[in-house]
Amino acid sequence: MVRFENVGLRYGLGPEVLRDLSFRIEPHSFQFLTGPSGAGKTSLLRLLFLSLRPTRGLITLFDHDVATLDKDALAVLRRRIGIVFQDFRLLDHMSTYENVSLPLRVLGREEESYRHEVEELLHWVGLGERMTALPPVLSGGEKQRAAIARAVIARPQLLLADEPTGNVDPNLAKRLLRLFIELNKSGTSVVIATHDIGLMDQYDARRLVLHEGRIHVYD
Ligand SMILES: Nc1ncnc2c1ncn2[C@@H]1O[C@H](COP(=O)(O)OP(=O)(O)OP(=O)(O)O)[C@@H](O)[C@H]1O
Repeated sequence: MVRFENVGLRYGLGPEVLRDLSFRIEPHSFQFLTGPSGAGKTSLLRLLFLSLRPTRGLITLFDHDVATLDKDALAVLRRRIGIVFQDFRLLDHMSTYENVSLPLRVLGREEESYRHEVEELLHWVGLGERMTALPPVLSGGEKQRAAIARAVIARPQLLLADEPTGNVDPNLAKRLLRLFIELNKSGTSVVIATHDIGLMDQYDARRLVLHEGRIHVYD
């Protein structure tokens, strides 16, 4: 599904922040991406989401060499990916319900076919009472759960999440982890970037560990 071969990344004229990354993400797989602050987790997720291009090496995503794709082709591939950004990136003028429905609307689905699904998911993540609220009035944890619901609603082939439990209490973190595990069981490959050792200890999964720009894989 994803293949990195000798991938390197630098910002501008700075040092390489990611070096010689070679690894694969298989279909239906689950992995945590971890490493100290500044190790490059967000940068690696941005490479996976095609919002950054590597400065060297080869990235293959869904059987396409990403270097050969134009902007439109990248946008089409991105629809197969769900992402939870560290800063949420909800649309402030749309309600929680509308934000979460957006990926389904982009896919051309009619509201009557998805309304129940969206409401059910919002209840599951504890936002049943906040469906009509606009993001600026949500708490950090509520925004995070809305961002997670938006990322998973269309059952993407690849789910990327950057510190998805950073703003919630341990019980809620457990519940959100269960959501990612269920999604994985229904076929999605999941990559969760986290510092949270307590979270990783709850699920026996592959770990991709970034250290000084290099990746170490623990299957
Ligand atoms: N837009 C940018 N321009 C220049 N340098 C950047 C940029 N984004 C990140 N970096 C640098 O790249 C390195 C990796 O940053 P990144 O945010 O990917 O790490 P991280 O592991 O996600 O960190 P954290 O856990 O603190 O979120 C850091 O040294 C950071 O300063």
